[in-house]
Amino acid sequence: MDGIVGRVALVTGAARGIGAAVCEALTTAGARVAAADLWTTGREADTALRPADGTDTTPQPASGGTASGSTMSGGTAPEGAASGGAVPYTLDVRDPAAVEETVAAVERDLGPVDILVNVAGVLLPGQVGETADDRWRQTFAVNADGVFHVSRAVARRMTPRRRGAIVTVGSNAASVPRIGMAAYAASKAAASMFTRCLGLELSRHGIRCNVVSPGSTDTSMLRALWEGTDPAGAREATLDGDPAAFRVGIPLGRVADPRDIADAVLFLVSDRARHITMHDLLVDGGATLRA
Ligand SMILES: NC(=O)C1=CN([C@@H]2O[C@H](COP(=O)(O)OP(=O)(O)OC[C@H]3O[C@@H](n4cnc5c(N)ncnc54)[C@H](O)[C@@H]3O)[C@@H](O)[C@H]2O)C=CC1
Ligand SMILES: O=C(O)c1cccc(O)c1O
Repeated sequence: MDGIVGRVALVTGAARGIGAAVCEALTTAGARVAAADLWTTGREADTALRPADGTDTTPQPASGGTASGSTMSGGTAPEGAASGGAVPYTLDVRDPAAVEETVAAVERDLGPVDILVNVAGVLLPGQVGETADDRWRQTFAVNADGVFHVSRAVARRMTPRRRGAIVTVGSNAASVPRIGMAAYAASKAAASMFTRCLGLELSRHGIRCNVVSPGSTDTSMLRALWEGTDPAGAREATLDGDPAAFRVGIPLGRVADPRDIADAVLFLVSDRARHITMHDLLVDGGATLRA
């Protein structure tokens, strides 16, 4: 695909779900992909990132054993540890120094990053009255600060090269109030506006920045929400207690597959979208616009 073949793409949150689908789509389209995720940083011990039931959902390398070659200092993991031929990098987007090191390592290993896709995100549901400070902070640390850290590190390098495209995966929750998702929705609104402002700053350098805002997408994040593993009743809040009613809320009649989101990302980072910047594209089966 134009603007993708032979280019280096950095994808965060790449281990599973939407991020893994984005890696797959980019690799298939001919990009060389750096797949950044927590993998096994040891940060999985951070209880703030665990679901409230204590289940550890931190992804492990899909194959190729441990990601021990991949460190916070930006080394790469063993070949084949990420799916689709992508090269895995262990990265916690909350850590600005680690982000700098990893972006430098990716450029050293693979070449100049021309495509950045910010996918890493967490959903720590709960109504406002029950939201502890730490859950608010962790939500923003990943969903807002993380997007800032990685975009800044990449944008600084793209700017003198006058070439590149950035897409941030937001959420349709950023534009429609949701019970039990205030911190998450606010963090996604922040990430979206940040990305669009960056797009304005970088437009004179020929660099485009857009947002893809999915609705319900079949990943472990959504399943955790539906399984009601949080104490705050997010399942009921989200689904109104009736999964059928929830589907009625999606005019196209189904929850998205991660590939539905990846295709929109692929378009926006390709040259097909050469005159599109600062856009926030809903990919939610019409859910947000049904009213
Ligand atoms: N699944 C859904 O219905 C929707 C998801 N989204 C967004 O799409 C993105 C991907 O979500 P899913 O694939 O559904 O979730 P997921 O939970 O399956 O995947 C998220 C990935 O981000 C990684 N991650 C989390 N914290 C990180 C950190 N500090 N540093 C690096 N990586 C980190 C996780 O390890 C995981 O691999 C998220 O930003 C999410 O908010 C948006 C709308 C709907
Ligand atoms: O719309 C949703 O169901 C949803 C679920 C989890 C995370 C999100 O961002 C969502 O938009």
